[in-house]
Amino acid sequence: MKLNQRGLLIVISGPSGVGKGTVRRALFEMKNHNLVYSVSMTTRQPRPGEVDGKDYYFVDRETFQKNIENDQFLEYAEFVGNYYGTPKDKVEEALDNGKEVVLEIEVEGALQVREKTKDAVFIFIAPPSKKALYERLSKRGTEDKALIDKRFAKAEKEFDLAYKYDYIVVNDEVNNAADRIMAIIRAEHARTERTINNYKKMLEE
Ligand SMILES: Nc1ncnc2c1ncn2[C@@H]1O[C@H](COP(=O)(O)OP(=O)(O)OP(=O)(O)O)[C@@H](O)[C@H]1O
Ligand SMILES: Nc1nc2c(ncn2[C@@H]2O[C@H](COP(=O)(O)O)[C@@H](O)[C@H]2O)c(=O)[nH]1
Repeated sequence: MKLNQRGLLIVISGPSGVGKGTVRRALFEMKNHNLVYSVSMTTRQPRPGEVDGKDYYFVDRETFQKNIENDQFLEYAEFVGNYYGTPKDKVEEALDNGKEVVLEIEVEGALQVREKTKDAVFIFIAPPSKKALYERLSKRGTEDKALIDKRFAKAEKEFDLAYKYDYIVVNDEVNNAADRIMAIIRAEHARTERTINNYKKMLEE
């Protein structure tokens, strides 16, 4: 009997503006990793500099709706007026190829994945304070005040769900947060490998 070592699914989430994207980019710049980023689909308009197929697949609502009807998403959610979803096929393919797949998604979607998937690690990125979160959202300069306030109000509810995650990492400093996440990924990987090796050994006895 051959046991394939499937890759690990890593779900990084947390409130808007906490620095998920910034920390994820720092993570991917590290050496010797086996990570693949899952590009989401969204109905949001691209921000200046965002590239279709790299940052998101930018689609209209009708296309997104068709993807829902065709069961194309691992999870999806509405977030402050737009839809966001994780295309299922690409994630499955990468996991089957032994890759460690990173989803960077909001809390409602993360909890949908939690319901569906056994072998995944859930990391909640938290800000050092609520004040810092508001400042980061404002300083990014990608939303007007009304939208910043909506995202911040949503964050208040998301904090209440942080206990459902396996780990909470405070993004005080980007490289520190990325280091902590890499340590979690390596530890989880080693744990999974041990479990499979123990099982193989048991089969041989
Ligand atoms: N540790 C940090 N200290 C100070 N500023 C930070 C830190 N991490 C990220 N930032 C800044 O905070 C802003 C928000 O970061 P980023 O866009 O990565 O957040 P996000 O969680 O991905 O947001 P969203 O969920 O809305 O996409 C950016 O301007 C970024 O440069
Ligand atoms: N449930 C999902 N949430 C997603 C996905 N891709 C991104 N996101 C999250 O949405 C908010 C807003 O994103 P922004 O780019 O408009 O700032 C943020 O928390 C993202 O992490 C997804 O596929 N599913």
